[in-house]
Amino acid sequence: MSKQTKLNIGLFGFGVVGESLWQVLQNNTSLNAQISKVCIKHPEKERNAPKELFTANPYEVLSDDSINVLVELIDDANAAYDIVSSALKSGKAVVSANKKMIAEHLPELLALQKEFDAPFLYEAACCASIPVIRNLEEYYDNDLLRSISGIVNGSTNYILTKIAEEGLDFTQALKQAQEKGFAESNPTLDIEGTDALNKLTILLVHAYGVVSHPSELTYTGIHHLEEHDAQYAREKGYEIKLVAHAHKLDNGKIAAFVFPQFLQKDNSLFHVKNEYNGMIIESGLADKQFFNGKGAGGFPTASAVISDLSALRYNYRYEYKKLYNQSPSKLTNDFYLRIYVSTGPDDPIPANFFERIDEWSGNDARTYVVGVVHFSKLVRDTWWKQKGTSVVLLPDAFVTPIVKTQLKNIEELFPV
Ligand SMILES: NC(=O)C1=CN([C@@H]2O[C@H](COP(=O)(O)OP(=O)(O)OC[C@H]3O[C@@H](n4cnc5c(N)ncnc54)[C@H](OP(=O)(O)O)[C@@H]3O)[C@@H](O)[C@H]2O)C=CC1
Ligand SMILES: N[C@@H](CC=O)C(=O)O
Repeated sequence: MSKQTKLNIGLFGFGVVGESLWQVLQNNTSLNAQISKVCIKHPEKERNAPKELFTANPYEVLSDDSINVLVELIDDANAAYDIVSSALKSGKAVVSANKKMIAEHLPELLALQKEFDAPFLYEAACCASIPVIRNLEEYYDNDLLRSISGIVNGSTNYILTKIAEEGLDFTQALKQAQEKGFAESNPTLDIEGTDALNKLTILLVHAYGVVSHPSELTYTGIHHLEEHDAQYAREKGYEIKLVAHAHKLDNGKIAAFVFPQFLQKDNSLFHVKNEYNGMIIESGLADKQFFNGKGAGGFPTASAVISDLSALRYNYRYEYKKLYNQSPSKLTNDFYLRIYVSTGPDDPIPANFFERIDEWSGNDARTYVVGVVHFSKLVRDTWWKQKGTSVVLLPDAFVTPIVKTQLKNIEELFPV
């Protein structure tokens, strides 16, 4: 695409993000871009844009040869995959924000980009306004990338902030996140951690060349956190945040997961509030770098879409350097984490779950244990995912190697 070519955009979706994009482009002349058709699902809805712009027939957009860029901003991952793959096959450039669709179809989308040589950009899909994908792809190319850890979901961060700072209950805080356009149309994706997991899946390919499916990664959200967990955090001076991690271990393999985590003041993520996201990128030569910005909402997300549209002008596309030009890393479950587990009286922690126990407390209503667990046990077991049980990472979660001589046995602590 030449710098002079007008971007003639076919837009799918006119919700929180789609409408924001439309509004921004109404007042932007420097991009030389216009939205010429918008495909939506419910033609009967009132829209804040001229009626003739809209269609409910996707083929009106997909088969229009004058449309050279397709922007996909819908909330249905299956339909989005059909739309995006069809557009790539016809050689259109595609911009998307749909992390669920991208994470669930990474191998197919990589293959389509190769076969049809069409650009596919999706900066808005991870951390909305923070340019994290392009930085991982370009800047951290030949540096030793040790880890990425971040708050990548704005809604859960908003909910946790409102509960901790304004005393809102979970339902009220979630309702606000929905009203402000931060939450997914199915908000269980946010609160159960799936949205963060989808983003981590995407980040893994740009950070380490790991092509995975979200179902391969272990995660949980904030839905099982209880007042006892918040109280533990307050007593220790911690904040609880939902954090996605990908760490390169000494053997070169990658530990990747999403869990709530207790954070101390000295961690930059501690200070990330409301719908903001934060990402710490740690590299061998530069040490820690911190990115902070709005991670949800119409205009912050539209800003990343605009940046992708602008990048199409200079023929930018992801090269997937770590995957194609370097040796891609592999995932591993062979490492230890220091975690806090809190359970009710009817849900005992299985014997031998912990390798080492550092702290515990129990009464008739609740027991919590802080200790070291081999990650493979979290992957294999499902008991900790039930309602009434919460698992939270400690601030310095990675523990290697484990000192076996300090082991305490859980049966000694809680004799039956
Ligand atoms: N909101 C945010 O902060 C962020 C959202 N995203 C992602 O951006 C995308 C859009 O999110 P958001 O704007 O919040 O979602 P909304 O729920 O606000 O809007 C969804 C839009 O998609 C349309 N739609 C649904 N299915 C179809 C279909 N099959 N064909 C055509 N249109 C369809 C709906 O049409 P209709 O209006 O007729 O119902 C609606 O206009 C999602 O993938 C989301 O994960 C990414 C980053 C941040
Ligand atoms: N629902 C998502 C929207 C942005 O990706 C979030 O809350 O982060």
